[in-house]
Amino acid sequence: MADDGMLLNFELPEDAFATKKTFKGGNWKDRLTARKSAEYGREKQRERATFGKTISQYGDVKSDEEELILPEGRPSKRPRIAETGDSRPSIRPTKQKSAHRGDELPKTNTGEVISSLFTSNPMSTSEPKPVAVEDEAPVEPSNAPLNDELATFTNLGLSSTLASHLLNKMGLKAPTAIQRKAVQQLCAANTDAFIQAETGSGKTLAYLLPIVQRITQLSQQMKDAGQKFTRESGLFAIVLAPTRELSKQISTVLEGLLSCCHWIVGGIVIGGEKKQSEKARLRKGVNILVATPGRLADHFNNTEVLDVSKVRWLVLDEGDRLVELGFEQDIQKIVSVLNLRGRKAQESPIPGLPERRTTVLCSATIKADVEQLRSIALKDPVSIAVDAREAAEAGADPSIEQAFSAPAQLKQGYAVVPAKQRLVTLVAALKQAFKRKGSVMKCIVFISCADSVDYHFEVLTRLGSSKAGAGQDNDDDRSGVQRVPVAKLSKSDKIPQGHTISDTRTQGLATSFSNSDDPVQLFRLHGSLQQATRTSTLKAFTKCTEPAVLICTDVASRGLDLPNVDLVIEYDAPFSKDDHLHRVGRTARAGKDGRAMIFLMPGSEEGYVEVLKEGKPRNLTRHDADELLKKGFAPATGVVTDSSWEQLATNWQLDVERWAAEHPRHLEQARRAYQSHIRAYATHVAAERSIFDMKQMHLGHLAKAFGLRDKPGSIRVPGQRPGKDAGAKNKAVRRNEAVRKVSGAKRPRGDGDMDVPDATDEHEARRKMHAKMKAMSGASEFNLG
Ligand SMILES: Nc1ncnc2c1ncn2[C@@H]1O[C@H](COP(=O)(O)OP(=O)(O)OP(=O)(O)O)[C@@H](O)[C@H]1O
Repeated sequence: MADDGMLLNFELPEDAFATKKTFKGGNWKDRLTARKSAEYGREKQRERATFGKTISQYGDVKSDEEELILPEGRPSKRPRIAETGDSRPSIRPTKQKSAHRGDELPKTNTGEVISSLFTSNPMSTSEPKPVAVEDEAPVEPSNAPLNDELATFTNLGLSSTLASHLLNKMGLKAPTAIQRKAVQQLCAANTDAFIQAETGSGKTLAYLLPIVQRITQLSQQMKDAGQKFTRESGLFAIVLAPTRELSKQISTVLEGLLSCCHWIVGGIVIGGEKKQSEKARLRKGVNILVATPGRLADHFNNTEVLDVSKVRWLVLDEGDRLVELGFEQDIQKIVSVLNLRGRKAQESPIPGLPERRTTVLCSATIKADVEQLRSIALKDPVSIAVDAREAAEAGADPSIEQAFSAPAQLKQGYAVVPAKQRLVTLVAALKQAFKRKGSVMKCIVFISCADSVDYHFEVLTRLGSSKAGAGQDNDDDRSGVQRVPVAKLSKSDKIPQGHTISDTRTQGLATSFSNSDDPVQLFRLHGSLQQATRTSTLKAFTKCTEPAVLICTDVASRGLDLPNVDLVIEYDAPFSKDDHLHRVGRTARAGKDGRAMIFLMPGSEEGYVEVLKEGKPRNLTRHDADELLKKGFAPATGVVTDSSWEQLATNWQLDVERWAAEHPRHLEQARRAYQSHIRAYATHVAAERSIFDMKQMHLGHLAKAFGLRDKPGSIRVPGQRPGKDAGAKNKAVRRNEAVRKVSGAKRPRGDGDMDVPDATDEHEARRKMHAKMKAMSGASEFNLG
């Protein structure tokens, strides 16, 4: 029988489980426990019936007697009750099933659960209307170049060569606000500084321009003194950044600048290539070096030719990220080596070489927690801050935690999407975004972990299930783009622990929301990919002339300047609000427009709206899943009825579920993604754990968003250990076992089998995840030097 033709949503009559059962057999303890359990079960059922909850997760009810054995009544994971004006709880009516709607979905003959997308979804707890009226008046961009006539690079004190190079070769007419402040300050004084400004406000040039200007002056002074400035004259500046990608980007901007003063040589050491070739480059001599901290500290130990005695500028880009990733030790080491060896330079001074070193800390989000870094690396720093709305109010004191905001022109929104509908709503949002040609050119979708990125890449580039009349794998190239084929695995193949399905295919046609006539390219990126793959993927995404979507982890959230990104979707919420600002800051850069939308589940996650508001967004629009699904799945022609878009959305979801179920490789990948997602979910910062609360998570519904029909209890969630509450759970299991013993009934399905991490497990999972992330940050996720 087809797996999607049976009814599943039963409305229970209030007295459905009222029949009293006499227990026989076993000893008195078993009988007593069985009776208590049955009473407990009846009570729970009464509660459910009262609240109108369907029992879709429990499968089909056979008889009162059999159904005396109910799953242990775990409280519903999220509130299903909304407060009404008359102070009585109002219940969202369960959608009625109807023959035409495809949402009355049964169990398969293997006992898997196929629940409907449109029933049993928790209700939103917040106002179903925009929290802020969208400001129709055009908003002045807050990170754009200045448009006042006097704001020119020449007026800032840059040489005419450099200023005309910026204008004519780099197409930059005027400085941004942070560039004006930083260039004026750092060209005139040798004091340490904090540079704080919104994402996309041009901070890279804000610190590079004064360094290049000062070194150009130095070269002139040497020339005047009859000395020749060469690459061997000395290393004068070091820029440290937390990731290889960011280091490369900074190095590219530097190369662009230095092409107008070719006698100054830049270099980069970031690991990922043989240390010998890096050493050879250092031996030849560089004047400005971009590096990751780990790799530079390594060269300090092992590369004798590296003379740092003349270093007079040290920049710590994304300073707060360097702290988060635990780089204090490397930085401390670098700073003390610079201090020690810097004294040597005074013996052989270069004309014009400043006596003291200037250290600059730079980020869009610098807070009190960089105090540590400040004490290691900075002395009496001045603050160079531009945050149009907040910095002034806060007095721009970096020791005060400031509420930094996203660019003013960025249109922000949030989508309230029930767990079950997450995947299909993501597809609807992407379909909608790329529907009108040219409205969105590039989009970035942030996902919490690498396994989930890999899985979603496969889902969104798949050719459909065999029932949909297509092949199982999307290894053939319908899109005409160059792709490395995935190694064919047999049905019995298992993915080795810790390996992703394919480390090579990172680009494909997004078959889920485009076609070869109107293609959208899909890319994936995360820290577990080989460095060469990461680099080429970013390059391909950047250069892609067709509309494109990058699905990635936070590896792409900091500092990366990817052109033409119009839309950022935070499919999984960020791990902290700073991460949110950096993620959404990949769009609306340098005065351009941009949109961002975050997915939140109804219930406690809606509390995140208050966190979003702290960033004082000019626009914060609410979207609901139904609205997005309707827009995304509305048939191209004909009248749009409930049934048409719901049917299409349901069909899409069912196809993913079949596709996942049909092939062991896909199933394995889906389960792995689901597990990793849960582990990542447990690692939100302490302040936000009541919002992203594992205990409120409906694991069964979440599994559906991964195309899984498994009962959550049968998907092992890593990081779980029997703890105190698990003991209580075991007691419940024992109680049910006792019931079964006397009644001979089968093991129930449903919520009772759901494996929700208890407090102890959650703590353990979080601890492990943090440890893992820290370890990863030094190696795979960020591939630091
Ligand atoms: N004066 C300018 N005029 C026009 N565009 C500029 C100017 N300065 C920088 N840009 C452009 O702005 C974009 C953002 O610059 P940059 O990456 O330095 O921003 P950022 O402030 O470091 O952002 P983030 O905080 O995300 O790292 C780049 O594409 C850059 O070329």
